[in-house]
Amino acid sequence: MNSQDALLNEIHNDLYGRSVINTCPGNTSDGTAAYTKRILLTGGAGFIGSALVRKLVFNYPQYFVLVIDKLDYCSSLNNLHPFLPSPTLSAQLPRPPPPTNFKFIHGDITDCETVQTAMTAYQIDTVIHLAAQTHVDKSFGESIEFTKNNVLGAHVMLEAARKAFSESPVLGSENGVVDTETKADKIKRMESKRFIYVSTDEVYGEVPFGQPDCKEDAPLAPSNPYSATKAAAECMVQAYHKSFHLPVIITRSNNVYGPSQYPEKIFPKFIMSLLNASTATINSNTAAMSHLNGIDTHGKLRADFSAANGKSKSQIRSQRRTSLAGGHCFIHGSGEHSRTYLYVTDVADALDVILHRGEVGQVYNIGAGHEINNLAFAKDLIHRMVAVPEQQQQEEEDDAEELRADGDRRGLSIGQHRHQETVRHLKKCMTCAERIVFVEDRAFNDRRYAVDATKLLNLGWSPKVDFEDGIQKTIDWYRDYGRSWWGDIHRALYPHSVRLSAEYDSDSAATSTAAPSPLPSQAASPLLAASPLRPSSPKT
Ligand SMILES: O=c1ccn([C@@H]2O[C@H](COP(=O)(O)OP(=O)(O)O[C@H]3O[C@H](CO)[C@@H](O)[C@H](O)[C@H]3O)[C@@H](O)[C@H]2O)c(=O)[nH]1
Repeated sequence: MNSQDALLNEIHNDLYGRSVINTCPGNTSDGTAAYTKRILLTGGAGFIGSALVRKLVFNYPQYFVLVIDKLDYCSSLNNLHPFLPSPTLSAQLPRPPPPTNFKFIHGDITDCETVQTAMTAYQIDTVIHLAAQTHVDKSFGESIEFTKNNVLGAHVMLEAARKAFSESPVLGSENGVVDTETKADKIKRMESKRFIYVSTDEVYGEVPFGQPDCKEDAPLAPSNPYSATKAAAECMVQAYHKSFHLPVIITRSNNVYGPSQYPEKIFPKFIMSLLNASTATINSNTAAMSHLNGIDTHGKLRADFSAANGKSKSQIRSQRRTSLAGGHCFIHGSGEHSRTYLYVTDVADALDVILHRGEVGQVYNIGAGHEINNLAFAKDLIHRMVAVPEQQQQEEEDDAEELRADGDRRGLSIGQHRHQETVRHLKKCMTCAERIVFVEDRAFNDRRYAVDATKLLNLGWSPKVDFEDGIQKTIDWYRDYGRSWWGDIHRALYPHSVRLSAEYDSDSAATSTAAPSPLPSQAASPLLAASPLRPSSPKT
């Protein structure tokens, strides 16, 4: 399937494979009154948010979905392309009109005015709050940003919801405007609203093997700045429930994977890195590649590396650039840390179930995925994506040897050439072990997380996508779109993506030029270039 066909296919079919049909009821004069729910979803241009938006907009045409997203580095309007008018695309491709039960606002959740105005204007009765800084690695270096986005951001959302949900319909009287509702009436009316806060299993802290899975009433013990901000926001959510009767629900999910996740997280990062392997210039033989293990903590070369191997600085830099450009999986620490993965549509399903059947005041774990340690995961991906199995290598060598012998017997040089070519090719194929590079661990790396999701299973949710299927779908998606969805992602692929990017880049401007294929900027992305909603400069 060529890329235009793939795009057309995706416009007509959402991730669930259903046709995109615009069946929403007609708007009334206030724009939203005909809808039975008016949902504000923050972070809707992000990975999980956009999967949930697709689900809600297409499955519930009777609901209105308003997305607020600041379009940070890890989100993309491409995630919302079935909903946005796109002049270039519609000129080129037949496509159904964008659904009318959807609206996008480019805005920041820490901006009280934007949030409050949007909630009032669209008479929001349900908030699903996903917008957050989510990358643990980044939180060690930019923790204040995390507090602003995740704690202040959640507080702004709660306060806006409190006001919007509790405000009475204003009634006229002879003396002016009066609020006739009693406090009890207000509380009762509030009951039909929802504020769903999407948190993480990381708030429980690490759960070593042998310890029981965390139930929802386990104490919170976050161990990195990111999870601390999520736990802090949860406290504020609980406080608004107790103090103001805000009808809140909290969810705590496992690690999530699937198409369109920004490649700073291990799953898409390793996939993109290995996809780059096929085009990276592997300019060394097997023995030289093993020197990549000379890349040390932070990806910096060990001081003794040059002397020990008698290489020039430029040779060393070139090796390091080759490694950063692609073809390797950087393992933090020993790689024994494990994570449990859930496919993104299963998480969207879980949030759907919680929205409709979840009980106010409750916390729900979203879990029961596939657990794997980081090293085993890297090896699995390498075998699926790039490794030439030893047996195949041997067979190729045997075939080449046969050709040579045959050529020699017949006095032809062709067999000799083929043999040399094959040997050259096989030398370039790194083994699985050579593709794995151990780097310094995170400042603190939770060994594993484990949640008990019985409460959610009892609501009727169960995951549908098994790991085998999910991993293949994900690899296929990154093969088709990974290089163009966000623009330049080369920094995301560094061993510690944000913290040390300055260090990598300052060493040699060539680091980025060593990227194996030209990675277009966001503006060059066909969908973004076409969208009138693309911001001139993303807010931070
Ligand atoms: O190049 C890399 C990148 C990551 N890792 C390791 O891979 C594991 C997973 O890391 P990552 O993909 O960044 O996810 P987590 O730190 O587990 O956090 C994710 O999963 C949480 C749910 O558990 C969510 O709350 C977070 O937002 C989300 O980033 C960790 O042990 C990392 O140290 C590596 O070894 N090498």
